[in-house]
Amino acid sequence: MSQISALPEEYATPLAPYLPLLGPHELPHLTLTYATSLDSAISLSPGTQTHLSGPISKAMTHHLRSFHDAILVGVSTAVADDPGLNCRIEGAQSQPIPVILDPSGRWEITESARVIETAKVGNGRAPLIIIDSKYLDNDNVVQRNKMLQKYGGKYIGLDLDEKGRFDWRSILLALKSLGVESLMVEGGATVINTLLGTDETRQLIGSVIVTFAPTWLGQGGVIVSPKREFDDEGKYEPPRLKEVKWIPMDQDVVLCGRVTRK
Ligand SMILES: NC(=O)C1=CN([C@@H]2O[C@H](COP(=O)(O)OP(=O)(O)OC[C@H]3O[C@@H](n4cnc5c(N)ncnc54)[C@H](O)[C@@H]3O)[C@@H](O)[C@H]2O)C=CC1
Ligand SMILES: Nc1nc(O)c(N)c(N[C@@H]2O[C@H](COP(=O)(O)O)[C@@H](O)[C@H]2O)n1
Repeated sequence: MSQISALPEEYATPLAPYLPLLGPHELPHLTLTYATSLDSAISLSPGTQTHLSGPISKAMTHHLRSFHDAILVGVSTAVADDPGLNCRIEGAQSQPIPVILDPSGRWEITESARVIETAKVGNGRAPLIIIDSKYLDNDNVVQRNKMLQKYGGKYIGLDLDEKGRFDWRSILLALKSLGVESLMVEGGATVINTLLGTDETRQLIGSVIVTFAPTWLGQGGVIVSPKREFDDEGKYEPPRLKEVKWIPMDQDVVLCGRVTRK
């Protein structure tokens, strides 16, 4: 995996107010960050990885990774991208822990997964994989857990809520109990849409940092667009960012903001 140059000061300075504040806090600081096309697509189709960020906004993502204790993605991203989820800036002082939401143990992670390869050579950390507690005793999961533990990773069991999902607060509390004070949520769309889907979950977001790439991916792409949450009177109040800043990064533009509270 090639190294990435440090983010130049002219871009790092305006980004600084959106970085996690030093804790401890009740819950880890959650940064929601991803790269999107102009038609709100984060990849061309489910199961494919699409490079949207240019060199500077990519360096920005790695700069963010260097300020977070952990990076979270959904299992479909792990399967589609086989991501490294490490910080590849030369001389990085610390590495974030990859966290994967994999309720049914779908990811058949092996020693040759990129997250494990990076952990083996000390350029990254082995993942924490969050699974429905009922699968913790499954033979395949037990075997994979042994392999993960060799490199410092493991499966964590959590119970699903009535919608068949992990509750975001429980995810944050579980990570906090393992010493995680800051979490970057990178995607994919299902993860982002559920996090943005209700006022309650939006309250958990400390900052939003989105890279806009100057392209349209067209119909059939994987789209960020949360479900509307209607109030008791059937009204929908679209969530909006405050403290907004747009930072041009070569051909891309990076939007920073915080979610407004009702
Ligand atoms: N451009 C960008 O910045 C990024 C693009 N991607 C792209 O996104 C695509 C994948 O996105 P999606 O298909 O939407 O999948 P996803 O990566 O969001 O994973 C979805 C799966 O994660 C699990 N999951 C998500 N939220 C959960 C919750 N709260 N509780 C329990 N389980 C949960 C479920 O098993 C769900 O089916 C890939 O093509 C990937 O390349 C992914 C990350 C960033
Ligand atoms: N910031 C950003 N820009 C893009 O163009 C992307 N495709 C992504 N994808 C996310 O980054 C992960 C890949 O990480 P590694 O380079 O393998 O460490 C991928 O899984 C998505 O979470 N992000």
